Amino acid sequence: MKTAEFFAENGYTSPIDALNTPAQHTFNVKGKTHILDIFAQRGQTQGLASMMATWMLDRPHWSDDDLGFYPVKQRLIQGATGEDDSVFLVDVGGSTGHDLEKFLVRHPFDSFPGHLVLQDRAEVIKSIPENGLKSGIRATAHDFFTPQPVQGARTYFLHSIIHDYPDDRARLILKHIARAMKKGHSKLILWDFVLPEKAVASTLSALDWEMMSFYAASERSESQWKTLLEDPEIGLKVNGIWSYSQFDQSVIEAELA
Ligand SMILES: C[S@@+](CC[C@H](N)C(=O)[O-])C[C@H]1O[C@@H](n2cnc3c(N)ncnc32)[C@H](O)[C@@H]1O
Repeated sequence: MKTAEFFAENGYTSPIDALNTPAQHTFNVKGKTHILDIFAQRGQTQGLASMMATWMLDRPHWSDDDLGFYPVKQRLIQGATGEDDSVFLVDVGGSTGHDLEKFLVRHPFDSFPGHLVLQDRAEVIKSIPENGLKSGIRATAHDFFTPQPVQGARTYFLHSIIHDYPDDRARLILKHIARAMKKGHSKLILWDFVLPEKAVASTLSALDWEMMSFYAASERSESQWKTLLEDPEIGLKVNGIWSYSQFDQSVIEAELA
């Protein structure tokens, strides 16, 4: 990456446009191509999916009630109502489904009502082999910058999504989900890093740097998350944040205010 050159040419200020970052500078596509489209054009979409799945191997999973992480049974399963055709959880930008597969190991289908939905870009969904997902997981192509087609699900889950975007783009994704949520029933679950206000571990600072270089985005602290989610235009309130350790991502639960 030609990061030093990018900063020298841009007055050493943080990028704020996802089409003008060190990534576009490096690939000479300033103002034209988002980093994910660069990956897609280079045939690296599957590489990103397998990198995300490999990165999470053997890490604590957000749905590990038994580790004392986020209490799924108490906060999502209890009180969930619905017919067989209702949706218990939508994994928005869920790649090829590795988080849903892990969720089902911990919470099998007979432990909650309804089914699971996997959404991602069309090329990612197409890359899933036939019968590659457990039955009961419905995989659909969906662009999260457009209105959310699944209305009134119990849970909208986003793992490592919002940290890829600066606030304006993040607000758009969150607004579309908030419009689909049912008050008093739907919950938004974000699984992302929540940085301490001070003394951030160097591994997390490195991730913050990566988000800036690829996406003009950043990792967020608790107060930054709350400001984003509780923006009146989005209309959410944060119910709580559950953390396992500083080196793992935290679970942020929100619902319509
Ligand atoms: C950093 S990965 C996270 C994947 C998965 N949630 C995980 O944690 O392993 C970002 C995901 O968002 C998907 N994505 C990017 N832009 C999207 C869009 N506009 N609509 C839907 N999915 C998108 C990517 O294809 C990718 O699977």
